[in-house]
Amino acid sequence: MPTASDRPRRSALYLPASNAKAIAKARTLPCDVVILDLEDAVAPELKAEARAAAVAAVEEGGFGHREVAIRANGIDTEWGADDLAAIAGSKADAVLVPKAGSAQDIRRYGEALEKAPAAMQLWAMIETCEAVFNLQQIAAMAPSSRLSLWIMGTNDLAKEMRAQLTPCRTPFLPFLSMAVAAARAHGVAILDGVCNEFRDLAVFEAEARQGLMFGFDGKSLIHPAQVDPCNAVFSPGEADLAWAHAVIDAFEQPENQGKGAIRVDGKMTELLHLEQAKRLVAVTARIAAAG
Ligand SMILES: CC(C)(COP(=O)(O)OP(=O)(O)OC[C@H]1O[C@@H](n2cnc3c(N)ncnc32)[C@H](O)[C@@H]1OP(=O)(O)O)[C@@H](O)C(=O)NCCC(=O)NCCSC(=O)C[C@H](O)C(=O)O
Ligand SMILES: [Mg+2]
Repeated sequence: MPTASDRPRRSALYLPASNAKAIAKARTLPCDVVILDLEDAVAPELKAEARAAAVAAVEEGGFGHREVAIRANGIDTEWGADDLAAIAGSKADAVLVPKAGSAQDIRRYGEALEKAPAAMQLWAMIETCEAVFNLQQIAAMAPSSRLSLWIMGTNDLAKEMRAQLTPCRTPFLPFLSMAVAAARAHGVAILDGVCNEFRDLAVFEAEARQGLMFGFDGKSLIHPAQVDPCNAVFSPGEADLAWAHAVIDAFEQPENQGKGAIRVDGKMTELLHLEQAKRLVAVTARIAAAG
């Protein structure tokens, strides 16, 4: 069984926890993560009902290999404290908190989850201008808290910045890149934001490929149609695996023992590439094991 930190998270599907049909459907979809949303996808008058439905859904189970997170309303909203108390007492794998802006926010969420099971992870949305300037301090909370994963919230970032969320995502590229670097520096997993164009899978796939290029572990999704293309983009392909095996085989050859740099398929290949190759093979095995 993979540990929390090395589980495949290619595809993380949000759904409003107030939507019973969507919850039932999520149990049948090949996504790696299900996020039962209590925040922006749920109207104020349905918040209490959605909270109860999310807790009941994780109690009932049926999500198989999928990790299940519940996204709470912000701690300072009128629903935040009740959401966090309910999630802390639930069987969710993780609580996802919106609009985390600082290390202090992570501390406050950690205190609110004090009574939660030790295995419950804290996942945070990176989706405010404040967070962009505090990436390093937020990620640095990981070793001393439950924090283990970030999800980019490009809709909220666009709103705060008054930027346009177009398919090329030009205004956000510096932050996406910095967020990946900050997450990697502190061992935090990181997922890309959602693509709102759920009917246009060509736009979706291009955005997912951009996220892969930036180094994200996977992407957050809003519609079942996005799951298969997302898994395909974030799974190592045949050419990647062929390269990985060629590198591993080459370093195992007697003439390459003790060497730090060799030639594989006409390219300089170093021990760091061997590490990348081994990781790729391991990721593929974990995806296969997750079923
Ligand atoms: C986006 C939607 C509102 C579209 O809904 P609709 O037009 O009704 O979709 P379909 O008719 O195509 O649905 C077909 C069937 O699939 C089920 N379905 C739809 N969406 C989901 C889902 N997310 N998970 C599971 N199942 C889903 C429908 O029930 C239909 O089933 P059936 O009738 O049996 O065939 C809708 O897709 C939706 O609500 N999506 C999720 C929205 C959401 O959760 N938003 C919040 C998270 S995104 C966010 O906040 C990002 C971040 O914070 C930021 O700032 O960027
Ligand atoms: Mg948001």
